[in-house]
This record gives sequence, structure tokens and C-alpha cells, in this order.
Amino acid sequence: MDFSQAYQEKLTTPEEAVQIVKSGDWVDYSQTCAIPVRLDEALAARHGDLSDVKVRSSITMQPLQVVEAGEGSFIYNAWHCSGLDRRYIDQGKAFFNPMLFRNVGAYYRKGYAPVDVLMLTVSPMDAYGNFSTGLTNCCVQDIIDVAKYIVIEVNPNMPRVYGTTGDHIHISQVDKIVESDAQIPTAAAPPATEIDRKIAGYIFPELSDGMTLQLGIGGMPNALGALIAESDLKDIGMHTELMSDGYLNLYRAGKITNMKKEIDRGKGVFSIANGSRDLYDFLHENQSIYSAPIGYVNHPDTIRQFKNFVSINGCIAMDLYGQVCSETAGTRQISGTGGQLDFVTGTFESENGKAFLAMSSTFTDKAGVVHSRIMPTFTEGDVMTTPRTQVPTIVTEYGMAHQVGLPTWQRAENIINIAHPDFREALIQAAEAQGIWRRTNKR
Ligand SMILES: CC(=O)SCCNC(=O)CCNC(=O)[C@H](O)C(C)(C)COP(=O)(O)OP(=O)(O)OC[C@H]1O[C@@H](n2cnc3c(N)ncnc32)[C@H](O)[C@@H]1OP(=O)(O)O
Ligand SMILES: CCCC(=O)O
Repeated sequence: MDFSQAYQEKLTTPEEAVQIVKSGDWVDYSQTCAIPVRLDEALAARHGDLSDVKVRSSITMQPLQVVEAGEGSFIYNAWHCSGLDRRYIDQGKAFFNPMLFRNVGAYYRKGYAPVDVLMLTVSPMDAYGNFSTGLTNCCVQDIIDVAKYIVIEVNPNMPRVYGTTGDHIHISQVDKIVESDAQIPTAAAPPATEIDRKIAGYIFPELSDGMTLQLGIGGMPNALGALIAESDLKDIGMHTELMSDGYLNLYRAGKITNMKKEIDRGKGVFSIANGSRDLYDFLHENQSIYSAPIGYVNHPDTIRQFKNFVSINGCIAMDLYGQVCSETAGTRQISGTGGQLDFVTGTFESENGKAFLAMSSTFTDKAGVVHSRIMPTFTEGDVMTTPRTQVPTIVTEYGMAHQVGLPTWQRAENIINIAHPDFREALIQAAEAQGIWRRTNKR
């Protein structure tokens, strides 16, 4: 069957395509690299004609024109924050939309997240009328299933990525098509600091041949990736929400074979990819890797099937009870729950699973004041990302603090032992006052 006629019939300009949007609509932009650049510009140009249009997306990597257009017509809502989303929220131009990543598809399916118009970037059509969703599988199939109208922005710079459900959309499901040659946004991997390297050094001995690895974002996972790349470790499996350049380096070093995985053997699995152009080119038509829905990748039912699952993510602060905040600083939204709780939950179910949450022991604010990230109790507004009932091992540049199954006094002792030495005495006094310190604890 020849789909080129259908393609031509649906092909239009961005300006005409966005006429489908009405005041009051919910418009979904998918997420991250799938955000449609030309359609966003054209929709923003309707600023003033439209009112109360709610735009939903996540992890924006370049300015969103519906936000830049200013107040009046559009309200932008982010499921998760990049640095840019964080700035938009700081400036009162956007709102955060709390979510648990493995459930986000169900929010759409169950009607909690309505969609009038879905607009997203896809790769060019194949001979069968399919457009690859490329770098963002995430929950796109759920959005496709509920959207009243679908407009795609076809861009040859979007790699064609193979996968399971959510890896493509068929032309028969699409209402309008526009074309674009915009660059797909890239993200530079943050450089590893000395502290990142120390933390990676504590985690490294916990790793073993044949493990399946989920690496989070930030400098520390990169430092760990570099250690693994130079080590004798072998036959690592990739099963991750986010595929970034850290994994590309491990592939290139021959460390990832996926051959020891208990499920998806021979395949590296991800749900969202962002990083360098080199990474995007590596993913193009690469049969050893597949994209899968976040509801599959992040689900404990999936992760429990790996015998040796290792999960490493970043956090912002913790208290002496073992509660972890990874998404706010007081009431300031920094990031999101993302997949952190999913991977902590799933890794506990893995037979020999090991989950680590890592942070530097201190944070230096813009005025140069050094604060302990380990606090007696949380400051007002801090949002708990990982509750103490699920918190795994915490790592700082001073070592590891195990938490699972321990009573409050042992948790407090382990946590204080990895705090910066300048803050330990004050933390001990606070622990005593809070009734979670035993006189026999080390001082
Ligand atoms: C890949 C996967 O599979 S992902 C699954 C896991 N997902 C998660 O773990 C989500 C939650 N975690 C995260 O988002 C990240 O790991 C983070 C935010 C905790 C750390 O990421 P990093 O990139 O190392 O954060 P970074 O140090 O750049 O800090 C980010 C911002 O928070 C601010 N910040 C960080 N710590 C603090 C603090 N204690 N107090 C105040 N502000 C703080 C920084 O100043 C910075 O703000 P800015 O952009 O205005 O300068
Ligand atoms: C795409 C990465 C989001 C997360 O933090 O889980």
C-alpha cells in the first residue's frame, strides 16, 4: 500500500495545523526531545487569540515559545523539570505537575490527564506508513490513545528507534502533518567533580559482572560510568528510564552486551533518551536497543525479574529519619520524583538488587554559605521523594549509610557518619534532642 497520497493530503503548514486548538483545550507536547519546535512557534503566534490553553510537557531542552509568549493565553505544566523548566517555575511562568513516572501513562488512560490535541516530533514515514517516536517513548502510546486530535512534526533529525508499544504512530492515526528540519536539542553531560569521583569509588566495589544497570542523571553517574568503562567488569545490561551519553560510553567500551539479562536478553532498554547528537546517531536503527513505555521500564514487576539489578540516582537532601528529598529545596521546585521511587521500589524486589541514592554532603548557596544536606528534620516545604520505609543506601563523599530495616538510632548513626565532619556534632545534639540517639552510639 502506498501511503504517500495520505501523507500529502494531511500535510499542511504549522500555522494552519495549530488552528485545530481552541480556547480551554489541553495540548500535550509529549516530552523532552519530542517537543515540536515549529508547532510550538505557530501556537505561540496565536497568543492573544486564544485563552486558557493548558500545555503539558516535561524536561524542556530549549525555550518553549508558548511560555516565552508571556501571560494571557497559555498555561504551561511540567511533569518533570529540566533547568529551563525550573527557571520558568521560578519566574512564575509555569507550574509543576506531580507524578510517579511508572503511573503517568495511566493518568492519561484513566482520564486524569485529558488531551484535546497531541503535537509531537517524529521521524520520517517508513514504507508502511509508520513514524518512529524516536527518543521519547515514555507514555506516548497512552497519549495517542486518548488525544482527540494528533498533529505530527516530521523531522529527519529525529532518529528512527525500534521498540515495543509506543515506538511509532501510524499515518492513519494522524490528523495533520507538518515538516521541520529543526535540530533535535542536545544536552551536555555534566562533568564529574572530585566529590562525584569519591562517591563513585564507594559504589564501584558493589558492582559485579552481568548486572543490569540503571544510571540516573548528573555528574556522579558519569564518574561511575567512567570507572566501569576502565574496569574489568563485563556483560552489563542496560535497563533504564533515561539513556544518556554515559551508556553510549559503556557501549563503546564494550561493557554492555545485555547477554546476561534475565528478560529482554540481547537488548538494551530505555524509555527516554537525551544527550549528544552522537548518542542520537547511535540509536538510529540500532537493533540492539529498544525503547519501551515507562509503565513497563519503571514498573517493579519488570525490575524484579532481574536478579542483579543496580540503580543509582541523585538526591538533594535527607533528614536523620532517613527520608529523602530529591525534587525541591524548601518550596522551590528543583526537579521531580521522576523514576526515583520506581527504581528504588523495583530494585528492592530484585533478588540481589542494590539501590543507591547519592549526594554531596554539603551544598554551597549563591552567597557562598555552606549548608549540610543532612538535616535533623526537613525545612518547611521540602517534598519527600523517597520515604524512610523505602529508602535504600545513601552515599556521600564520606561513605555509605545503609538504612533498610534499621531502627531510628542506627539510621541516625549511619547518616551522621556520612555527614560533613563540620556538621556532625550539631547533628548528634539534634538526634539526642529528637530521641533517636543512644548513649552507646559512637561520638
Ligand atoms: C535516569 C533515570 O533513570 S532517572 C530516575 C531517577 N530520577 C530521579 O532521581 C529524579 C530526582 N533526582 C534529580 O532530579 C537529580 O538527581 C538531582 C536534581 C537531585 C541532582 O541533579 P544534579 O544535576 O546533580 O543537580 P544540581 O547540583 O545541578 O542542582 C540542580 C539545582 O538544584 C539546586 N540545589 C541542589 N541542591 C540544593 C540544596 N540543597 N538547596 C538548595 N538548592 C539546591 C542547585 O542550585 C541547582 O539550581 P540552579 O539550576 O538554580 O543552579
Ligand atoms: C528523564 C529522567 C527523569 C527522571 O528523573 O526520572
